[in-house]
Amino acid sequence: MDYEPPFMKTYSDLFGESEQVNIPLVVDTCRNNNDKFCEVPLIDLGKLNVEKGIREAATKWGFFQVVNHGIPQDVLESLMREQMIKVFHRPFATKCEQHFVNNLSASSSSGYRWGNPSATSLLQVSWSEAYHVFLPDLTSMDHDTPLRSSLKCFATKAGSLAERLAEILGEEVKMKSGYFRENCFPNTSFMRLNRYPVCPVPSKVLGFLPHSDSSFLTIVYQDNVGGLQLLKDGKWCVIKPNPQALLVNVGDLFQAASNGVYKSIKHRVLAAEKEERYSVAYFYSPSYDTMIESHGVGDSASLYRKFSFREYKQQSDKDVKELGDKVGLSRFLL
Ligand SMILES: O=C(O)CCC(=O)C(=O)O
Ligand SMILES: [Fe+2]
Repeated sequence: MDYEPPFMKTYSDLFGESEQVNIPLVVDTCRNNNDKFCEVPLIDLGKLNVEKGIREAATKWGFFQVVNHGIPQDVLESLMREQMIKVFHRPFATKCEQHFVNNLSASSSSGYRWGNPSATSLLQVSWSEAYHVFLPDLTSMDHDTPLRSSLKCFATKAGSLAERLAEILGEEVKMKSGYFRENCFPNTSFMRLNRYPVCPVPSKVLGFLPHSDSSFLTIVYQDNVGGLQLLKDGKWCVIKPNPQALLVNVGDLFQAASNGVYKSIKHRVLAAEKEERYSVAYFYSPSYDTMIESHGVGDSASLYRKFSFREYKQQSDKDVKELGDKVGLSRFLL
């Protein structure tokens, strides 16, 4: 298939080495085992008095699912379909040449990635490809295509949902009312379209390496294939796909702004075993100048020093480049 990135060819040397090395990935666990699914809290946003449940989930889990979330099911389904056909099932050469569905300037922060260009061991390989979309770039896409309209609709509705949830969470940790409305705008957030091609060696590599998100909140829609895992009490557990629900997770900025009350949890994705997998993530983020402050409440001192989102991004990008991984919030501890 001419749309497949050359994973096998590129990483074959690393497979050679792996025969001698026992790879310490726990990819064997939980793939099809119902008992190992974790019960991520499910919140019905159509009901009254949901605030307590949302705050508890963000505190104990860092992850929750929402139904009656306001994004029509046909928008989600059409986005998944368009993403497959119009974005990822284009020839590999076209995907590499064009930053997005029509050529974007090189200065744009949107872009295409597959695998990990610098991987020197199987532990560093992500068996996936992704488009990172900086939302202002949507306006330069071809007009009136179903893909553009599903992306725009998803982005707009995910933005309002994120703002609503963020205000509920922010109030509890004494953030200024209106903070999110004043700092997070439709053109400061990101989206990522992810595709996980079927992997011939799914127990040896991951689909997406363990990471936390740098956003305030992330909203994810995943198809029915499954494989997203979160780290809970030191163990990786699978989040069972629910086609009616959106997943919400706390990102690093909210962990800092809540002084560690809400948790930005590490998550990863198993490589796809039998069927390719798709997901779309919306990263609710502020403008680069926004200051993130962590206030201790009562006896507890502030955990993190004050920093701007620009500083956080620059530090993370630098660490990814130099160390292969984002160090994240621990750099900003007091
Ligand atoms: O594919 C998924 O379900 C999650 C992807 C993810 O964690 C991300 O894009 O940051
Ligand atoms: Fe993520």
